[in-house]
Amino acid sequence: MTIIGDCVQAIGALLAGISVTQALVAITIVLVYVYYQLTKHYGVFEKQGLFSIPPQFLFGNAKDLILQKTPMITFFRDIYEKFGNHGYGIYYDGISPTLFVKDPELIKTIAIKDFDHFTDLAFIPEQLAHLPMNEFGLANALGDEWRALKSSISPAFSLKNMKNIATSINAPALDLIESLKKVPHDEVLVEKYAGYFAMDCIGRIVFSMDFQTAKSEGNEFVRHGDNFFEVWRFALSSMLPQVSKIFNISVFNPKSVEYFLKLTAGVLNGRDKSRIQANDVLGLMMKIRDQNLTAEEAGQEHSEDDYATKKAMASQLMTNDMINRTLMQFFMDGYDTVSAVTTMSLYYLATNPEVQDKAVEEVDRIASRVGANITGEEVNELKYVDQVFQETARMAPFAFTLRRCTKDYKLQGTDATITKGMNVMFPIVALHYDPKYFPEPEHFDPERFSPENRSQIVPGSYIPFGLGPRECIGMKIAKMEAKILLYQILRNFRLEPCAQTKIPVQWRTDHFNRIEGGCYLKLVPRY
Ligand code: HEM
Repeated sequence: MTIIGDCVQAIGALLAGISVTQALVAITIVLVYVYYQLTKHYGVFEKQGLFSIPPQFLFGNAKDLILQKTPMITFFRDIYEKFGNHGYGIYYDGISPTLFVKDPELIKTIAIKDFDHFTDLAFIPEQLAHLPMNEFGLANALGDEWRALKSSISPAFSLKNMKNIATSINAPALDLIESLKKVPHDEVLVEKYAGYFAMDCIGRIVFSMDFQTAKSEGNEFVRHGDNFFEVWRFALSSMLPQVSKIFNISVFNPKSVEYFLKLTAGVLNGRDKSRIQANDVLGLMMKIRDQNLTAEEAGQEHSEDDYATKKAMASQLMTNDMINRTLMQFFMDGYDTVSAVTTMSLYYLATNPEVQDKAVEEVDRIASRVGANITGEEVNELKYVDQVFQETARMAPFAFTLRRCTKDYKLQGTDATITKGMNVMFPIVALHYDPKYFPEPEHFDPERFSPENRSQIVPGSYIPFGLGPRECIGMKIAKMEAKILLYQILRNFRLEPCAQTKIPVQWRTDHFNRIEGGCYLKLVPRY
């Protein structure tokens, strides 16, 4: 029974045929009960010796985030600061105590060594996870269901299976260049174009389709993609999941969800009818469903015979509904993220001309051999561009990742036990800006990721894609997309700040890692 459900029942029962005084007493009892429920977790872990920032009623420590007064990136950096030298402690996400982990060693322990206690991602609260409106593929799957699903679908995300992925990504990058050549170059809203590119990549990689987003300067796909995430939905569902449940408020914008589910179902249906076989993500998932994926494609070392049982199990999981919901993951997790990180890499290149010079040198060297036709092999040669990507992912990552404790966990060296159901937060962005791990953190410096310096990065302190078995499944795809886009843009344009470029960055308060007022740059044609 939820707190609000309890209250409604109690009020109904108490008010039936009683005097005013009795009603007032009843209402007081209910209010006290509500207050108790809303505050009962405050102070519990402090008694077990954990540090916390004193919470405010209802908001906990998250008031400025919930009221969208502070950008998410700044907000979590501030909280991290307030923890001082404490390697971990309690952050109150509304009324819920969340273990906030600063210590990279503990992050590794939780994400890898003791993963068994923290198997679930917690972006969607447990009580909302199985509502149809919130139920999607891998990221939202829980416990054993997640384990089975992960091993079944991983082959569909492997670059080895998507043999021509670089070509699939290069086509939208070239479309984008053609669009950019046509627009006035003095003030280009680059995030709009990065979004077109990210959407067209999904079309090619997942469905082998040309969504024509860049060619047509936007379409329904990007409109819905841009509307997926609304900070208030996230904040409400994590702060008061009961309210989200009662009022049927989904974590993601339901119109966008419905739109993309319809789209994926339609394409799957069409493929089934026409019996088309393709080497894209959808094609690989259909192979898993139909038990046609070979042991080698599934990354199995076993013989075909030994692999048969596993293949049958994977096929059982890979229903048409699961295929649709997993493909949704591309729109949900692979659109905004890629669009944001590529936008920000263009921003940092424009505002750091010496870095841009070095990246251009590398790009020109490769371009003198292959021109526009870059393949996977050349992408591997883009070492410095890769460093630019990594440094961008340091400075403009998703602010945090959230795990759920799935088995009580005794926190070593303390009297505290993290109880089943409690959330654990890794403040990704704050770690990335901690001068202890990244000296002069505001300085954009791809040299941090050079072969000589890379080994100095403290494991667990740089986690733009998360860590351990729950690490981002789309990481390699995202990197490939970003590097190919940078290659084509740098071949064709010199990036420069323009009058509307915000220096230094000012983050939006209603989004995760986007610039207030939009990211505008000047694109000077190179030829
Ligand atoms: C620059 C782009 C991206 C960034 C920064 C990013 C970041 C992340 C992060 C931080 C997590 C949580 C990992 C953890 O807690 O350990 C995650 C999980 C995930 N990401 Fe990404 N992501 C990106 C692109 C993509 C793409 C292109 C896809 C394609 C489908 C994708 C699909 C997923 C999925 C399915 C999960 C959940 C994995 C699981 O539950 O096992 N992401 N991502």
